[in-house]
Amino acid sequence: MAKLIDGKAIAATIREEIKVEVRKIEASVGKVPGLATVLVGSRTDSTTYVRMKRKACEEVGIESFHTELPESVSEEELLSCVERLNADPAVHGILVQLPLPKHINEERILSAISVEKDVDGFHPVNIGKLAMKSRTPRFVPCTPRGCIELLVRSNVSIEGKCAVVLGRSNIVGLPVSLLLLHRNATVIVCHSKTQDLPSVCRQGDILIAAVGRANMVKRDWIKPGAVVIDVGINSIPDASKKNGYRLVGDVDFDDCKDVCGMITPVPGGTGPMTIAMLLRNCCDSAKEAFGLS
Ligand SMILES: Nc1nc(=O)c2c([nH]1)NC[C@@H]1CN(c3ccc(C(=O)N[C@@H](CCC(=O)O)C(=O)O)cc3)C=[N+]21
Repeated sequence: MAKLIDGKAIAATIREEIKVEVRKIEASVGKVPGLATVLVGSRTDSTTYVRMKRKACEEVGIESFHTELPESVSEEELLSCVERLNADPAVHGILVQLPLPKHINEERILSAISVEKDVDGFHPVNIGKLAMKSRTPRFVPCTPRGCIELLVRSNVSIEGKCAVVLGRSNIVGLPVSLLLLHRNATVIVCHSKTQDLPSVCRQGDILIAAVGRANMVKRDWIKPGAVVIDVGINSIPDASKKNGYRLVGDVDFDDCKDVCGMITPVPGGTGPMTIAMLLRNCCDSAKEAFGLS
Protein backbone atom coordinates (compact mmCIF):
# COMPACT_ATOMS: atom_id res chain seq x y z
CA MET A 1 0.00 0.00 0.00
CA ALA A 2 1.26 3.46 -0.97
CA LYS A 3 1.77 6.15 1.65
CA LEU A 4 -1.41 8.17 2.02
CA ILE A 5 -1.08 11.95 1.64
CA ASP A 6 -3.54 13.14 4.27
CA GLY A 7 -4.95 16.35 2.82
CA LYS A 8 -7.43 16.70 5.63
CA ALA A 9 -4.68 16.66 8.27
CA ILE A 10 -2.35 18.94 6.29
CA ALA A 11 -5.21 21.39 5.70
CA ALA A 12 -5.98 21.37 9.44
CA THR A 13 -2.34 22.27 10.19
CA ILE A 14 -2.49 25.13 7.69
CA ARG A 15 -5.74 26.41 9.19
CA GLU A 16 -4.05 26.47 12.62
CA GLU A 17 -1.18 28.51 11.15
CA ILE A 18 -3.67 30.96 9.65
CA LYS A 19 -5.60 31.22 12.91
CA VAL A 20 -2.42 32.36 14.68
CA GLU A 21 -1.73 34.88 11.92
CA VAL A 22 -5.26 36.29 12.07
CA ARG A 23 -4.85 36.83 15.82
CA LYS A 24 -1.58 38.67 15.21
CA ILE A 25 -3.20 40.85 12.54
CA GLU A 26 -6.04 41.71 14.90
CA ALA A 27 -3.61 42.52 17.71
CA SER A 28 -1.65 44.90 15.53
CA VAL A 29 -4.36 46.73 13.56
CA GLY A 30 -7.56 45.97 15.47
CA LYS A 31 -9.17 44.52 12.34
CA VAL A 32 -9.59 41.03 10.89
CA PRO A 33 -9.45 39.77 7.28
CA GLY A 34 -12.80 39.60 5.49
CA LEU A 35 -14.01 37.23 2.76
CA ALA A 36 -17.10 37.93 0.66
CA THR A 37 -18.84 34.90 -0.81
CA VAL A 38 -21.39 35.30 -3.59
CA LEU A 39 -23.75 32.45 -4.38
CA VAL A 40 -26.02 32.67 -7.41
CA GLY A 41 -28.92 30.21 -7.52
CA SER A 42 -29.34 27.16 -5.32
CA ARG A 43 -27.31 24.24 -6.75
CA THR A 44 -26.84 21.79 -3.89
CA ASP A 45 -23.09 21.30 -4.51
CA SER A 46 -22.42 25.06 -4.66
CA THR A 47 -24.50 25.69 -1.54
CA THR A 48 -22.52 23.00 0.33
CA TYR A 49 -19.12 24.31 -0.82
CA VAL A 50 -19.94 27.91 0.09
CA ARG A 51 -21.19 26.81 3.50
CA MET A 52 -17.91 24.88 4.07
CA LYS A 53 -15.86 27.94 3.06
CA ARG A 54 -17.76 30.25 5.40
CA LYS A 55 -17.44 27.79 8.28
CA ALA A 56 -13.68 27.51 7.67
CA CYS A 57 -13.43 31.33 7.77
CA GLU A 58 -15.30 31.48 11.03
CA GLU A 59 -13.01 28.88 12.61
CA VAL A 60 -9.84 30.86 11.87
CA GLY A 61 -11.32 34.27 12.72
CA ILE A 62 -11.79 35.56 9.16
CA GLU A 63 -15.04 37.52 8.90
CA SER A 64 -17.32 36.29 6.14
CA PHE A 65 -19.85 38.37 4.25
CA HIS A 66 -22.37 36.37 2.29
CA THR A 67 -24.58 37.44 -0.61
CA GLU A 68 -27.19 35.16 -2.14
CA LEU A 69 -28.73 36.09 -5.46
CA PRO A 70 -31.52 34.31 -7.34
CA GLU A 71 -30.77 32.13 -10.36
CA SER A 72 -32.60 34.76 -12.45
CA VAL A 73 -30.26 37.62 -11.44
CA SER A 74 -29.11 39.77 -14.35
CA GLU A 75 -25.47 40.17 -15.31
CA GLU A 76 -25.73 43.88 -14.46
CA GLU A 77 -27.07 43.16 -10.98
CA LEU A 78 -24.28 40.65 -10.31
CA LEU A 79 -21.72 43.16 -11.61
CA SER A 80 -23.02 45.84 -9.27
CA CYS A 81 -22.77 43.38 -6.37
CA VAL A 82 -19.10 42.73 -7.27
CA GLU A 83 -18.47 46.46 -7.52
CA ARG A 84 -20.01 47.09 -4.12
CA LEU A 85 -17.68 44.42 -2.63
CA ASN A 86 -14.68 45.86 -4.52
CA ALA A 87 -15.36 49.19 -2.78
CA ASP A 88 -15.92 47.73 0.70
CA PRO A 89 -12.76 48.17 2.83
CA ALA A 90 -13.80 45.34 5.21
CA VAL A 91 -13.67 42.87 2.30
CA HIS A 92 -10.20 41.57 1.37
CA GLY A 93 -11.26 38.65 -0.78
CA ILE A 94 -14.19 38.09 -3.14
CA LEU A 95 -15.32 34.62 -4.16
CA VAL A 96 -18.06 34.30 -6.75
CA GLN A 97 -18.96 30.61 -6.61
CA LEU A 98 -18.79 28.85 -9.98
CA PRO A 99 -20.47 27.67 -12.12
CA LEU A 100 -22.71 30.67 -12.82
CA PRO A 101 -26.06 30.35 -14.63
CA LYS A 102 -25.75 30.09 -18.43
CA HIS A 103 -27.18 33.56 -19.14
CA ILE A 104 -24.29 35.17 -17.27
CA ASN A 105 -20.91 35.77 -18.90
CA GLU A 106 -18.54 34.20 -16.38
CA GLU A 107 -15.46 35.88 -17.81
CA ARG A 108 -17.04 39.31 -17.55
CA ILE A 109 -17.84 38.75 -13.86
CA LEU A 110 -14.41 37.34 -13.01
CA SER A 111 -12.74 40.25 -14.81
CA ALA A 112 -14.77 42.73 -12.74
CA ILE A 113 -13.37 41.45 -9.43
CA SER A 114 -10.61 43.73 -8.19
CA VAL A 115 -7.20 42.11 -8.87
CA GLU A 116 -6.34 43.01 -5.23
CA LYS A 117 -9.31 40.95 -3.94
CA ASP A 118 -9.20 38.05 -6.43
CA VAL A 119 -8.52 35.31 -3.84
CA ASP A 120 -9.63 32.63 -6.34
CA GLY A 121 -6.86 33.78 -8.71
CA PHE A 122 -9.24 33.61 -11.70
CA HIS A 123 -8.87 37.22 -12.87
CA PRO A 124 -7.18 37.35 -16.32
CA VAL A 125 -4.41 39.58 -14.93
CA ASN A 126 -3.57 37.06 -12.20
CA ILE A 127 -3.67 34.17 -14.69
CA GLY A 128 -1.47 36.13 -17.10
CA LYS A 129 1.09 36.88 -14.41
CA LEU A 130 1.05 33.23 -13.38
CA ALA A 131 2.02 32.30 -16.93
CA MET A 132 5.13 34.48 -16.72
CA LYS A 133 7.66 33.09 -14.33
CA SER A 134 9.12 36.44 -13.30
CA ARG A 135 5.83 38.28 -12.71
CA THR A 136 4.53 37.10 -9.36
CA PRO A 137 0.72 36.97 -9.47
CA ARG A 138 -1.16 38.64 -6.65
CA PHE A 139 -3.00 35.33 -6.03
CA VAL A 140 -2.41 31.74 -7.12
CA PRO A 141 -5.63 29.70 -7.69
CA CYS A 142 -6.51 27.67 -4.59
CA THR A 143 -6.69 24.07 -5.86
CA PRO A 144 -3.40 24.26 -7.84
CA ARG A 145 -1.67 25.96 -4.90
CA GLY A 146 -3.06 23.21 -2.66
CA CYS A 147 -1.59 20.49 -4.93
CA ILE A 148 1.89 22.05 -4.70
CA GLU A 149 1.55 22.51 -0.94
CA LEU A 150 0.64 18.80 -0.57
CA LEU A 151 3.81 17.82 -2.48
CA VAL A 152 6.05 20.22 -0.54
CA ARG A 153 4.67 19.25 2.88
CA SER A 154 5.06 15.55 1.98
CA ASN A 155 8.74 16.18 1.14
CA VAL A 156 8.28 15.30 -2.53
CA SER A 157 10.96 17.02 -4.60
CA ILE A 158 9.61 18.53 -7.81
CA GLU A 159 12.73 19.86 -9.52
CA GLY A 160 13.88 17.73 -12.43
CA LYS A 161 10.98 15.28 -12.07
CA CYS A 162 8.60 14.41 -14.85
CA ALA A 163 5.16 15.72 -13.84
CA VAL A 164 2.17 14.62 -15.88
CA VAL A 165 -1.00 16.72 -15.61
CA LEU A 166 -4.13 14.98 -16.84
CA GLY A 167 -6.60 17.75 -17.75
CA ARG A 168 -6.20 21.32 -18.99
CA SER A 169 -8.97 23.35 -17.31
CA ASN A 170 -8.54 27.04 -16.50
CA ILE A 171 -9.06 26.39 -12.80
CA VAL A 172 -6.81 23.35 -12.25
CA GLY A 173 -4.94 21.68 -15.12
CA LEU A 174 -3.46 24.76 -16.74
CA PRO A 175 -2.42 26.67 -13.59
CA VAL A 176 -1.01 23.57 -11.83
CA SER A 177 1.09 22.87 -14.96
CA LEU A 178 2.55 26.37 -14.74
CA LEU A 179 3.30 26.04 -11.03
CA LEU A 180 5.10 22.73 -11.62
CA LEU A 181 7.06 24.29 -14.46
CA HIS A 182 8.07 27.22 -12.23
CA ARG A 183 9.42 24.63 -9.79
CA ASN A 184 11.54 23.13 -12.55
CA ALA A 185 9.59 19.95 -13.25
CA THR A 186 9.45 18.61 -16.80
CA VAL A 187 5.74 18.97 -17.46
CA ILE A 188 3.49 16.98 -19.78
CA VAL A 189 -0.10 18.19 -20.09
CA CYS A 190 -2.41 15.55 -21.53
CA HIS A 191 -6.15 15.48 -22.15
CA SER A 192 -9.05 13.76 -23.88
CA LYS A 193 -7.48 14.11 -27.34
CA THR A 194 -4.09 12.72 -26.28
CA GLN A 195 -3.14 9.48 -28.03
CA ASP A 196 -2.45 6.57 -25.72
CA LEU A 197 -3.21 8.29 -22.41
CA PRO A 198 -2.09 5.33 -20.26
CA SER A 199 1.46 5.34 -21.57
CA VAL A 200 1.73 9.14 -21.39
CA CYS A 201 0.53 9.15 -17.77
CA ARG A 202 2.96 6.32 -16.99
CA GLN A 203 5.84 8.75 -17.68
CA GLY A 204 5.01 10.75 -14.60
CA ASP A 205 7.08 10.64 -11.42
CA ILE A 206 4.27 12.92 -10.28
CA LEU A 207 0.77 12.49 -11.71
CA ILE A 208 -1.91 15.16 -11.18
CA ALA A 209 -5.33 13.87 -12.22
CA ALA A 210 -7.81 16.67 -12.95
CA VAL A 211 -10.19 15.54 -15.67
CA GLY A 212 -13.42 15.13 -13.72
CA ARG A 213 -14.10 11.53 -14.77
CA ALA A 214 -14.80 9.07 -12.01
CA ASN A 215 -12.16 6.32 -11.55
CA MET A 216 -10.64 6.93 -14.99
CA VAL A 217 -6.99 6.31 -14.03
CA LYS A 218 -6.13 2.61 -13.65
CA ARG A 219 -3.02 0.91 -12.27
CA ASP A 220 -1.35 0.46 -15.66
CA TRP A 221 -1.48 4.30 -16.11
CA ILE A 222 0.87 4.76 -13.17
CA LYS A 223 4.65 4.55 -13.02
CA PRO A 224 5.51 2.28 -10.09
CA GLY A 225 6.42 4.46 -7.09
CA ALA A 226 4.87 7.63 -8.58
CA VAL A 227 3.27 10.33 -6.41
CA VAL A 228 -0.41 10.67 -7.38
CA ILE A 229 -2.49 13.77 -6.59
CA ASP A 230 -6.17 13.20 -7.33
CA VAL A 231 -8.10 16.43 -7.91
CA GLY A 232 -11.30 14.75 -9.11
CA ILE A 233 -14.44 15.15 -7.00
CA ASN A 234 -17.06 12.99 -8.69
CA SER A 235 -20.22 11.77 -7.05
CA ILE A 236 -21.38 8.33 -8.13
CA PRO A 237 -24.55 6.46 -7.13
CA ASP A 238 -24.13 4.22 -4.09
CA ALA A 239 -27.25 2.53 -2.75
CA SER A 240 -25.54 1.70 0.55
CA LYS A 241 -25.17 5.41 1.43
CA LYS A 242 -28.02 7.24 3.07
CA ASN A 243 -27.89 10.14 0.60
CA GLY A 244 -27.61 7.65 -2.28
CA TYR A 245 -24.17 8.64 -3.53
CA ARG A 246 -20.48 8.78 -2.64
CA LEU A 247 -17.49 10.82 -3.75
CA VAL A 248 -14.70 9.28 -5.82
CA GLY A 249 -11.68 10.78 -7.54
CA ASP A 250 -10.41 10.59 -11.12
CA VAL A 251 -8.09 7.81 -9.96
CA ASP A 252 -9.41 4.31 -9.27
CA PHE A 253 -7.97 4.29 -5.75
CA ASP A 254 -8.32 0.59 -4.95
CA ASP A 255 -6.89 -0.46 -8.30
CA CYS A 256 -3.91 1.93 -7.99
CA LYS A 257 -3.03 2.09 -4.31
CA ASP A 258 -0.39 -0.65 -4.43
CA VAL A 259 1.48 0.62 -7.46
CA CYS A 260 2.07 4.25 -6.45
CA GLY A 261 4.53 5.56 -3.87
CA MET A 262 2.11 8.11 -2.43
CA ILE A 263 -1.51 8.94 -3.20
CA THR A 264 -4.16 11.42 -2.02
CA PRO A 265 -7.57 10.03 -1.04
CA VAL A 266 -10.94 11.40 -2.17
CA PRO A 267 -12.51 12.77 -0.06
CA GLY A 268 -9.82 14.08 2.29
CA GLY A 269 -7.16 15.00 -0.27
CA THR A 270 -7.14 18.10 -2.43
CA GLY A 271 -10.67 19.27 -1.41
CA PRO A 272 -9.78 20.42 2.11
CA MET A 273 -6.56 21.96 0.73
CA THR A 274 -8.57 24.13 -1.69
CA ILE A 275 -10.38 25.68 1.26
CA ALA A 276 -7.19 26.09 3.31
CA MET A 277 -5.54 27.94 0.38
CA LEU A 278 -8.57 30.21 0.06
CA LEU A 279 -8.08 31.22 3.71
CA ARG A 280 -4.35 31.66 3.04
CA ASN A 281 -5.00 33.95 0.05
CA CYS A 282 -7.56 35.94 2.02
CA CYS A 283 -5.21 36.39 4.97
CA ASP A 284 -2.36 37.47 2.62
CA SER A 285 -4.69 39.96 0.95
CA ALA A 286 -5.66 41.52 4.28
CA LYS A 287 -2.01 41.78 5.35
CA GLU A 288 -1.24 43.62 2.13
CA ALA A 289 -4.23 45.96 2.65
CA PHE A 290 -3.17 46.66 6.25
CA GLY A 291 0.43 47.33 5.22
CA LEU A 292 1.71 44.30 7.17
CA SER A 293 3.49 42.40 4.41
N1 LIG B 1 -15.20 30.45 -7.41
C1 LIG B 1 -15.02 29.18 -7.08
N2 LIG B 1 -13.94 28.83 -6.34
C2 LIG B 1 -13.73 27.53 -5.98
O1 LIG B 1 -12.73 27.21 -5.30
C3 LIG B 1 -14.69 26.54 -6.38
C4 LIG B 1 -15.79 26.96 -7.16
N3 LIG B 1 -15.91 28.26 -7.50
N4 LIG B 1 -16.70 26.05 -7.58
C5 LIG B 1 -16.62 24.65 -7.23
C6 LIG B 1 -15.22 24.19 -6.91
C7 LIG B 1 -15.15 22.94 -6.06
N5 LIG B 1 -14.48 23.32 -4.82
C8 LIG B 1 -14.27 22.46 -3.74
C9 LIG B 1 -13.83 22.89 -2.51
C10 LIG B 1 -13.70 22.02 -1.44
C11 LIG B 1 -14.01 20.69 -1.55
C12 LIG B 1 -13.89 19.78 -0.38
O2 LIG B 1 -13.47 20.18 0.69
N6 LIG B 1 -14.26 18.50 -0.51
C13 LIG B 1 -14.23 17.50 0.54
C14 LIG B 1 -15.51 16.69 0.57
C15 LIG B 1 -16.74 17.53 0.65
C16 LIG B 1 -18.02 16.72 0.64
O3 LIG B 1 -18.14 15.77 1.43
O4 LIG B 1 -18.89 17.07 -0.19
C17 LIG B 1 -13.07 16.55 0.32
O5 LIG B 1 -12.64 16.38 -0.83
O6 LIG B 1 -12.64 15.93 1.28
C18 LIG B 1 -14.44 20.23 -2.78
C19 LIG B 1 -14.55 21.11 -3.85
C20 LIG B 1 -14.20 24.65 -4.87
N7 LIG B 1 -14.59 25.20 -6.04
